[in-house]
Amino acid sequence: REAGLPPGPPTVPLLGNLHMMPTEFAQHKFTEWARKYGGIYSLKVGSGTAVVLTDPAAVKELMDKRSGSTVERPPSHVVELVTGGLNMAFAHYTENWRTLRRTAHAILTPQASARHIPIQQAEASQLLHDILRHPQGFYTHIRRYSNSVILSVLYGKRSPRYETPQTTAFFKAQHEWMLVLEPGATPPVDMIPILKYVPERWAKWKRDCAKTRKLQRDLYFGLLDETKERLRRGEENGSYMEEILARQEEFGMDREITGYLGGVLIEGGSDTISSFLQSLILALTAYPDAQKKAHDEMDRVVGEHRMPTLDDLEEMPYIRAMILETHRFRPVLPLMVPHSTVTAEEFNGFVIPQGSTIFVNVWGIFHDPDLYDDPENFIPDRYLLTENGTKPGVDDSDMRPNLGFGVGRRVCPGIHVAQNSTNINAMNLIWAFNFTPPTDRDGNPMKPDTFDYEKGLSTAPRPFKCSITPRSPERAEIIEREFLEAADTFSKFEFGLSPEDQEFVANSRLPHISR
Ligand code: HEM
Repeated sequence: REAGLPPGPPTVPLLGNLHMMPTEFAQHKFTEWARKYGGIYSLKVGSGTAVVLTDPAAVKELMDKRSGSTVERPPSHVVELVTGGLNMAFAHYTENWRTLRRTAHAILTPQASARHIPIQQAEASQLLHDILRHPQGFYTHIRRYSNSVILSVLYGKRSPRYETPQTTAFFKAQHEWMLVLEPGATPPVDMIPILKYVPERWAKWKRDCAKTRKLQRDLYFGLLDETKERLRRGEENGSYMEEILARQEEFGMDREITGYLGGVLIEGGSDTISSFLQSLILALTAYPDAQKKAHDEMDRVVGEHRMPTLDDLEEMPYIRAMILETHRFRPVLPLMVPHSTVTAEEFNGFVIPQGSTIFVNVWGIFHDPDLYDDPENFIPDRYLLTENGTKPGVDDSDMRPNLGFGVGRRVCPGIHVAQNSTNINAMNLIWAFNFTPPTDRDGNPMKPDTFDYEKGLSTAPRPFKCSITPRSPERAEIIEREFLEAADTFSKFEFGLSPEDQEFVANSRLPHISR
């Protein structure tokens, strides 16, 4: 380890810390090291350097205030091969990234996100309806919901079923994408560049990248062309891509970059929202006392004769706290997306070389016992005591409640769409259902394992067992009615449905048909 670098685990010649780098759930190892080496420490990966930040002051200074220097992403040949440098989330700090980012900001404003609330609410009513009819399928219903919402707001085209072709195509492409991005899935091309020149017939990983690229392009450009075709027919429905197409010249977007902007927004908006909702249900199931408090608040403010609306949230401090606590307890991206430095930086007497990879260990910050009381447990009440949920008396001036949405110039551009969706559904689910764990042979509740998560950059609970029942017959009636009343909103987003989708839509709109 070079002089001046932040401290870190002992290195061995040539490899540095490579031999001890975790290949899954890195946030846990990174947090263990943070408790030992401090809120800023370094890892040597061959001749390269990675810096892990688990200190809110370091995050604020280096990532927010000096974001001009920490805006980069680390090099990745795989990302280049699959996306040609046009996937905003992984793209280098280039003119293309700036164009993508500027356009995303111009369209994903709070005002524009508010215009999409009706379709989000309609989709949320289908989510309740799907869970009411097939509670054991809640895990997949949530995935359909979040994918359909993002397709609707982006391309004006919804997916009534999990098996709707564009949703199936997305999950297939995304699965392949996550596989090639997985550390260890491809040879270390970024460290040993000569490997880039191995011919494709001897390099399965290159064929995998080519396959992923094709799956993504077929979907993203297919959806784009359908939107164009719809516009040509004069069938606008206010989607984001319509706006981009109309303002393409002003934004400096050609066809290629427009296709990839749509793609990254589907990727960014699909499994993140579903991960949040699945974690919320997991926490409600595992923490019945918290669930009871949320139910009580809901009953006080909304009662059982109507469904909640976004305006009700203002009156619900406990449920707002519960939403923040879910982000803290199980952050969707526990290490965010790695950043990298454009220039060398100095901080607290340490040197961070140019080109270092930077991990913001949001998991470690959110589970720091110096900042939070009993951080391993789900306790929404902490956010009633202080704005950041930190222990009373702790200096939290470097924290912010939405830290889980990223830092500096890379902060999540979809935050408004995301928050509308998480807020609507958190309220709906709490209003509608009781969530109870399965019981053992003696009838004792078996608390679900709140650590059983999928590995990867973005995580979600692995499918878990939970019994979901309507809180009252009247609520079940209202869910049925709201879903039927959403048909008008849905119809504006139902284009080119397959025969199976048409049949599903027709059947699901007949009151009580399959009950
Ligand atoms: C609960 C929901 C969500 C969470 C927790 C979340 C969180 C994040 C985080 C942590 C990052 C990385 C920031 C960084 O590198 O500093 C990110 C980036 C990103 N998110 Fe989200 N996100 C969510 C929903 C969405 C939605 C709905 C969209 C699209 C409409 C979206 C689009 C993106 C994009 C395109 C990026 C890459 C930005 C860039 O690198 O310039 N996200 N998000």
